[in-house]
Amino acid sequence: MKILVTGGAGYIGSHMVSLLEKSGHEVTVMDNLSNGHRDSIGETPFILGDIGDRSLLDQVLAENSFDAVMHFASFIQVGESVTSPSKYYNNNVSKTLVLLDAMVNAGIRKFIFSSTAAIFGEPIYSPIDESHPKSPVSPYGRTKLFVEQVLADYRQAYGLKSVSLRYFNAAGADPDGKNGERHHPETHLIPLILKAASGERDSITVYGKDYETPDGTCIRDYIHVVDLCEAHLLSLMHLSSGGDSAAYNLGNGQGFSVLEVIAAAEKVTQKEIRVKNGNRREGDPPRLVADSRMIKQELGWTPHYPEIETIIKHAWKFENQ
Ligand SMILES: NC(=O)c1ccc[n+]([C@@H]2O[C@H](COP(=O)([O-])OP(=O)(O)OC[C@H]3O[C@@H](n4cnc5c(N)ncnc54)[C@H](O)[C@@H]3O)[C@@H](O)[C@H]2O)c1
Ligand SMILES: O=c1ccn([C@@H]2O[C@H](COP(=O)(O)OP(=O)(O)O[C@H]3O[C@H](CO)[C@H](O)[C@H](O)[C@H]3O)[C@@H](O)[C@H]2O)c(=O)[nH]1
Repeated sequence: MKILVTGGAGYIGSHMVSLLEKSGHEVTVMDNLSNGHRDSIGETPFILGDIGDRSLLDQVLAENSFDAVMHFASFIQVGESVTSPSKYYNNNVSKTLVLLDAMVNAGIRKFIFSSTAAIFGEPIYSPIDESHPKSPVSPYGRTKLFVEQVLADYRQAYGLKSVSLRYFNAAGADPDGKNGERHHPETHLIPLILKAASGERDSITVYGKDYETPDGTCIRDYIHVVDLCEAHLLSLMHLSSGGDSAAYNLGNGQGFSVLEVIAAAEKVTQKEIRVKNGNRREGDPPRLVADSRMIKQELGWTPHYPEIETIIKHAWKFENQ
């Protein structure tokens, strides 16, 4: 199939490009490089452009007969979305609408969307399944929930079918160490811990040790980036074989506290990691763990790298490139 990957120069998008190409698909990336890296996608056809640019989109969609769009392009920092909501509503909502309208206009009816655990807000129960109430507590989470709702309306009115994948904590790297996570600034726990292990940073700060969890630190469900990409591939197959719109939670169903992740990283790297205690970060729920049984049952998704040590090992390999 011919796939347009928006945000394909970013962390998850670039791993997706590589998996799509390995699986025999033809890929074009559109990215404005606001956060991505041109060198993470090698020779893949690349369009430097913004998904909010309707005339560019019309031209690109007219020149290529894409079968589907995978949409990774967005801003991703929960904290920043609280202080700069306009930036998030513009980029993640308004520009996604431009993309969807251009697709409808061009007759493309398959869409795979990067959603997030942040659409659920403070969990009422754990693990979180698809029917858990959706009550985001950040503008970032609201942008993603809004797009999911738009997708339901576009399915109804225009026949545009979509799969929304609600990632919990994406982590890890290409097992061969050639590609990995390069956010600037980096805010995610595992790459920050590994930078403390390598000496690039002096220490890791734990954001809060007074949560109602066994060791007082936040619990998250870390999912390997390649397993996330596999779920996208299965979603693509689902839509191309006539499947209807769907939304799935994606995680390993196992939670690790911040201190447990640091301990696992010390084991993997064989380095002592300096830990500082910091205040809670605003908007961090104490525990986010996914119930991913639905995507396993319906699409046959099976994670290849569920262990936290493997996830950290692959990220460490990339860190040492
Ligand atoms: N990283 C995570 O743990 C996580 C968790 C849940 C959901 N997600 C979602 O997954 C997707 C990818 O996340 P990531 O970690 O790879 O982020 P990333 O920042 O590495 O990648 C996003 C890419 O989109 C591009 N981009 C942003 N706005 C654009 C625009 N208007 N036009 C064109 N390109 C644009 C950026 O340049 C970047 O290359 C995002 O939609 C994010 O919300 C990520
Ligand atoms: O220096 C740090 C960085 C993070 N943490 C803690 O580590 C955990 C994981 O934090 P990340 O920033 O790595 O990930 P988040 O859980 O905050 O965010 C992820 O999940 C969100 C959904 O809840 C969004 O989708 C977001 O894009 C995605 O990165 C949190 O408890 C956080 O407080 C620290 O203690 N110190």
